Amino acid sequence: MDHPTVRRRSSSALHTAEPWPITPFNRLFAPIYLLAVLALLYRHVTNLLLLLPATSSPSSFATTFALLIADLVLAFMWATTQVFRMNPIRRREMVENLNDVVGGEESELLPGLDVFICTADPHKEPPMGVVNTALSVLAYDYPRDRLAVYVSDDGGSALTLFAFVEAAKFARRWLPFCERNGVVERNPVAYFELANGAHPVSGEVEEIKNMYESMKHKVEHVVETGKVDDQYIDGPKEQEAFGKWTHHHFTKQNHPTFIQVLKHCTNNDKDVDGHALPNLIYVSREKSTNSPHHFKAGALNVLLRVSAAMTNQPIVLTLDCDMYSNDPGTARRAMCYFCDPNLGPESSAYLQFPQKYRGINKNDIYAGEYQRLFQIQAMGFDGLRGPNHVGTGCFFRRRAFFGPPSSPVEPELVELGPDHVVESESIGSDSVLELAHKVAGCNYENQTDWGSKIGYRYGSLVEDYYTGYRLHCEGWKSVFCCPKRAAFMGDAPISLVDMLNQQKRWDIGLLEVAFSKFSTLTYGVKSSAGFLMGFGYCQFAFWPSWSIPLIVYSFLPQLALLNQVHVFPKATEAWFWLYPFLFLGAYVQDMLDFTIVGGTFQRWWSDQRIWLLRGLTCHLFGSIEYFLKFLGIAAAFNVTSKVIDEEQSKRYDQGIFEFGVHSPMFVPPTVAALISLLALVQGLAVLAVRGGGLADAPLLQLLVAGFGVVNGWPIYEAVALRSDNGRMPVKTVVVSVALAWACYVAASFVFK
Ligand SMILES: O=c1ccn([C@@H]2O[C@H](COP(=O)(O)OP(=O)(O)O[C@H]3O[C@H](CO)[C@@H](O)[C@H](O)[C@H]3O)[C@@H](O)[C@H]2O)c(=O)[nH]1
Ligand SMILES: [Mn+2]
Repeated sequence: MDHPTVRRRSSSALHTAEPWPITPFNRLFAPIYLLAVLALLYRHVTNLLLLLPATSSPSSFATTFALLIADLVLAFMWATTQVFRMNPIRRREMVENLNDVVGGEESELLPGLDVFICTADPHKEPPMGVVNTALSVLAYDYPRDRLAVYVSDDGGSALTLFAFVEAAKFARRWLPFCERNGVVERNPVAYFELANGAHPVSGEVEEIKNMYESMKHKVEHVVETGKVDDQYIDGPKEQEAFGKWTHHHFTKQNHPTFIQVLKHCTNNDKDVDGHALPNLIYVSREKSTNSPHHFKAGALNVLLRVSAAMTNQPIVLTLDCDMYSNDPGTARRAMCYFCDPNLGPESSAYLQFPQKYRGINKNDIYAGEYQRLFQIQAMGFDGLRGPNHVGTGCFFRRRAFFGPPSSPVEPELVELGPDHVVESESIGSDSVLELAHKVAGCNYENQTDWGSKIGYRYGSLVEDYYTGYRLHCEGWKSVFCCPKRAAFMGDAPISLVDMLNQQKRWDIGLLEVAFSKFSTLTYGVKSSAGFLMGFGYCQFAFWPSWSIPLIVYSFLPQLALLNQVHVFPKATEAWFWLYPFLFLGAYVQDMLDFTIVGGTFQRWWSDQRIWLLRGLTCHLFGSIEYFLKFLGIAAAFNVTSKVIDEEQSKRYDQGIFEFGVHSPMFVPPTVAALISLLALVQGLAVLAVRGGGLADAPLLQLLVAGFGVVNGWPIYEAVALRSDNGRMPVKTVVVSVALAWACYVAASFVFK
């Protein structure tokens, strides 16, 4: 087992790493807690053995068995969590020292950067949002001749292309404007929001804002009407481009490759001040209903190849269409690692920034911040071999996509290799365009290593997690970079069902990894990533398994309580104390983790509530769907909507849960909430009538039911106390009441 070492200060002055102050406490607490876990499991096993004789009732055997399984899963998840607590670190970059290492601002030593932005559907991902993301990175503080932005449009939509044609024109003004005025918000919308409030609006700001508004108006009009009007088409070049959509039978699922060089740095594409602009290239890969396209992983692999043909820069930044740059200095910050002469290339295959979101409500009711995933666990992994990849806001060494650090895998065409040098003048040349079209074809990958040994890896709906994991298994390391000012900002779903569907997709993807031949449990722990990393990766791969203990604890103690059956030790028994210790130990430690990285108590509370909710919703449904998929019923990548509904958004800002339309996923938590309430009320009533004090009462069961009720509060409100459009739909309520009743009746037979 490789033991993590505490690195206090890296050898170079470009960055430092500090250990986490509470680590000694966490390391001490782990063995103590482990003893308690073992004691609990011991108790279950001995109880089970006592129940084996044929005379005992099958229901108590089943109850003990269910509790054993639930606690085994909890124990496994707890153990994987310890990986993240062993050696978390926090890094800091000294960007001001970068010039000393690589030379001045426009230094030849700064490596080139290819940025990839993915979009898939102009109706779920408004083109203006994609454009703003692109503008925010085009305007990076980085040598423009070493910056190229590639947009992958899996929607194959003229509407998105139109938005980019307009954006390319706007960029000629926007880039010099930002530079001249030292603008930090280089996403125009973010900038105008700030400019409106803060400073008196100058004439120049007014002017650029009008330009922006007119672009926005045109683009939104085009999106609304669904076609690019002739009045908007400017010149024969555009005519030809948009003509493609009418001439070929162009549909989202079936169309030829379409690549458009919108800005070409070394060509005559200059900004209004006469300076060259970065390259901007629109790519819509070939699609055919007859060949798999591997969703986002496929799109990114196409971009890896198309960009190899055109610019082939050594560093690649991947962004989702909604993740805009919030800090123009980020590219240079990233170079503090990539340009560090003391850090071998294998130590920084990729540099992951956390996902941060704007517009999250005060208490983050849907736990959309993912503090644990994007922050706590990332820092935990960072002290081992580096954070997992989360899909967006990540700088890669292009080389990392081409095999292990010590044994590169050559692509089928030399031109696609990470070391191949391309002439920047030739981007738009016939030969380059021909190659780019060829490698974007939908059958190009047949009989190649793409998706298996090269590029983003196929086989999981969470291509990000899977690819980062495979790179670690190959022996690469990664770096977590978490500056004070968020480097990127994106949109989090503000409707409950969107959020649950998003996570259901993740659940399916994670199970695809868990049960593949590269499973974290069998392959990961033995790979070059090392045991600790492999085991830590299990926490994600088996994420859906939280649903097992959460379902058991949401129903079993409550249903038993309704039948006056005790399933936990009484307050007079010594075993009783194990439960509060295990519960509080885990909860308090979790709360500490959460608040130390800057979360508030209320946000932590929401986070644990959503954790409970996930167990009864997406984890459950995701697992079912995964097994259906296993049987041959395909699961697709359903893109999360980034469109915002006014009324919904208002409720979200007030911290009110959004149910609104019936979803089967709302049923189990509603049933659980009803049963907990019933159990608590009945349990307290029995206690009051019988008297006799707490010593003999099913105290733990009452506490579990009470905990369910406290956490179920938003559900009771949505069922009974609200009248707005986001309340629980009548259909869901009726189905849930019927099911709760059925559970009650069934339990009274079982516990007889
Ligand atoms: O066939 C597809 C499907 C999706 N996308 C793009 O993939 C990105 C992520 O899709 P989204 O619907 O926003 O998914 P999220 O669940 O919000 O994204 C998280 O989870 C994904 C894996 O499921 C990762 O790819 C993302 O980076 C990560 O932010 C978006 O830019 C899409 O345009 C494609 O390019 N092609
Ligand atoms: Mn997203």
